[in-house]
Amino acid sequence: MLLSIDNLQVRYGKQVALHIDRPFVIEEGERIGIIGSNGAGKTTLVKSILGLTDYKGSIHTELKREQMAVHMQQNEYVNTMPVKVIMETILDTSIKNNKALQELISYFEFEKCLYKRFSHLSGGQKQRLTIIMVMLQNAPLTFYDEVTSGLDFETRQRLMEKLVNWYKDKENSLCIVSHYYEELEMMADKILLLEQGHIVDFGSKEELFRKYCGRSIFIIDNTEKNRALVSGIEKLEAPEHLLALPSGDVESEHRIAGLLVDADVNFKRSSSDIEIMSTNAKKIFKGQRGGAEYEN
Ligand SMILES: Nc1ncnc2c1ncn2[C@@H]1O[C@H](COP(=O)(O)OP(=O)(O)OP(=O)(O)O)[C@@H](O)[C@H]1O
Repeated sequence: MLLSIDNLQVRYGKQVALHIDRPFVIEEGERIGIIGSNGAGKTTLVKSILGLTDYKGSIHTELKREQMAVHMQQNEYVNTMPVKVIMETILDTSIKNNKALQELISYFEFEKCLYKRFSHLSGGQKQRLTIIMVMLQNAPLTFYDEVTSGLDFETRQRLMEKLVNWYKDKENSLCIVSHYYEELEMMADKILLLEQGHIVDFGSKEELFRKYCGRSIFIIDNTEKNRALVSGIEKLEAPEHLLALPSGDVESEHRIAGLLVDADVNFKRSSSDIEIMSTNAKKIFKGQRGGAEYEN
């Protein structure tokens, strides 16, 4: 076990921003995706673990603070300095003599950026600068908080592929906070789902999908024609423009697929959709707590 939280409460004034009242454990080598709506407490959780905010309760870990690395949402550096100087000063090293740093710079194709000023870097290049510095720490536990926010689709995609490949054969534990479900499908093994400061659920992606969606789901457009076609079939909560049809076994999968094929309806079958899984998990959680708003 790398880190465990038994009971944790973070308050900002009167507001309880985070109340973890069930065990949350990070094991060695795990890749945990942390999801939840805006204000759910994701960053607050990361900050508590890193000791960057006051909390009540217990966080047990054998790791020292310097064995945890973090990439926070916002990264600001001195605007007027060349990036090379920023990097070497913060890391207290010289690129010339640091093989691991050279490897990272080349892996992220960052050579040309070294001689630019920070303010002249693009959003994606700024993110790569911080990622390189975070990765150089090679920490047993690393946090990435919204590492691709603000980037366009292609830049996000390329950055995620780089991150996934870098960590593929490595043992570092990762906690990845993201609003992009496809990123977590690529990077995370487990999902921690937070809502209004509480844990909705925590488990492997497969386990949570089975629990809230069944064996698989068929996703089709929410059109009048499609609604009529599947009117007698069970549906899960889904984004407004979609209909999600769950199936619990192979027979029902064949039945639904047959119906859709016969009616010439385009569909996507998924057994890993994190967005629909989390939407349904949140709905059940809120129902158990007696409504959308609950006391912290
Ligand atoms: N320094 C602070 N002072 C006061 N309230 C804060 C502070 N930091 C966070 N909060 C509040 O605590 C709650 C949780 O915030 P947090 O940043 O952890 O959410 P989040 O899940 O990371 O959200 P987002 O997805 O928008 O980044 C929010 O209601 C937020 O307004």
